[in-house]
Amino acid sequence: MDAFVYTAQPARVIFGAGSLQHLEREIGLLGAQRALVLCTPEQRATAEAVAQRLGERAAGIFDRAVMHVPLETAREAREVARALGADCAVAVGGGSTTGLGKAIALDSGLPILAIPTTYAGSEMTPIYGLTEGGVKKTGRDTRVLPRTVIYDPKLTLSLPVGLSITSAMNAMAHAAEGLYAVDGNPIMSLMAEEGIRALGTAIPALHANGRDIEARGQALYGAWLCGTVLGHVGMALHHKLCHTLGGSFNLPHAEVHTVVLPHALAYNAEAAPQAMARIARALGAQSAPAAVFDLAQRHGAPVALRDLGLAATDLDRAADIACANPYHNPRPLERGPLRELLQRAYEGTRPS
Ligand SMILES: NC(=O)C1=CN([C@@H]2O[C@H](COP(=O)(O)OP(=O)(O)OC[C@H]3O[C@@H](n4cnc5c(N)ncnc54)[C@H](O)[C@@H]3O)[C@@H](O)[C@H]2O)C=CC1
Ligand SMILES: O=C(O)/C=C\C(=O)CC(=O)O
Repeated sequence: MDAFVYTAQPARVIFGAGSLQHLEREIGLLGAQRALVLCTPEQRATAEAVAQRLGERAAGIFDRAVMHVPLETAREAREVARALGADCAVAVGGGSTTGLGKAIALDSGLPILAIPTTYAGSEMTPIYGLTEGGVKKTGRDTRVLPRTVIYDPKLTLSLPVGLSITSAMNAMAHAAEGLYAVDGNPIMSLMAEEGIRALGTAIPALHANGRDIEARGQALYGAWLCGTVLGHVGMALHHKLCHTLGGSFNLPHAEVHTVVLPHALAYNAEAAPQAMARIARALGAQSAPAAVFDLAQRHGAPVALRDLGLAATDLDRAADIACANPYHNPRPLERGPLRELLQRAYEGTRPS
């Protein structure tokens, strides 16, 4: 076995249908008295239910979380937390809401309790993102890692089926790239393979019935494992391409991950055969790129960048941006093959 370094990221996890009932106890265990509840405008009702459960421990609700954490929103939320005398933040929602909590913690050190309602996995990572003047920057800082995470599948029953599937593919992408990470290790690879297996089981079941609580539990379990992988090891070509497409062309986060993943895997397939074998095994298939493509297409998820609003004329610029700053990838980054990858993703061609 190759030598490796593994630094575990601390997180307390409370998992299970109905586990939201433990919220007040968990706030107490954090040593906090007054929690600011964070949410998107769309999830205000969920945040109100959370605040009600907290009773006197609820300092207030800040309901303006949006995708990619604009700096102005982060500043506003920090000011509200300070003015209300909050000594912790409860982020109930997807990656956008968790991201807002992280922006508050980065500045103030306020502990975060995350209650994820999508499968993005941000609650398990020390990665934060902030957008200023239309440019998103990401960084790593252990201060932003949520201290406690409550995974309650009941809170995901309302997640629309389409978003459930693309969000699950977003999670799967973390695990897939974790399997060929430059700083990967056997523990993360175990989690990655099991995460992909759980999501591969959950996606067809959720497509059949979004109110299947067992499938919701499998999906959230997979999201936890895959988010943990993202938090522990470095990502590569796939995440770089998605950040380029999301950030520079304003394409929707989970959908972009869904479309790009099979093509990024096909690009890396020959350079990372063991990773491909584990992804394929987790999905009960022969070929990892084709299995990932089929999983998306069979369950109604988008498979072509053109259907997400990208113009054919944007492909050259996307290839240039993706090559601009070198980063680790199992196969060297070459503009020609990358441009071809983007063309296939644009058209939605099944990887052979
Ligand atoms: N820092 C990190 O480690 C990570 C950060 N992210 C970031 O997270 C953001 C994307 O997060 P996502 O979770 O994909 O989307 P999101 O948090 O923006 O949620 C998408 C929409 O779904 C709604 N929603 C969420 N859960 C729901 C539920 N259970 N029922 C009904 N509606 C629900 C939200 O209110 C929102 O309108 C991006 O900015 C991305 O960069 C994503 C993954 C990891
Ligand atoms: O961009 C961020 O906020 C940080 C990481 C991610 O979004 C990971 C991903 O691409 O899903």
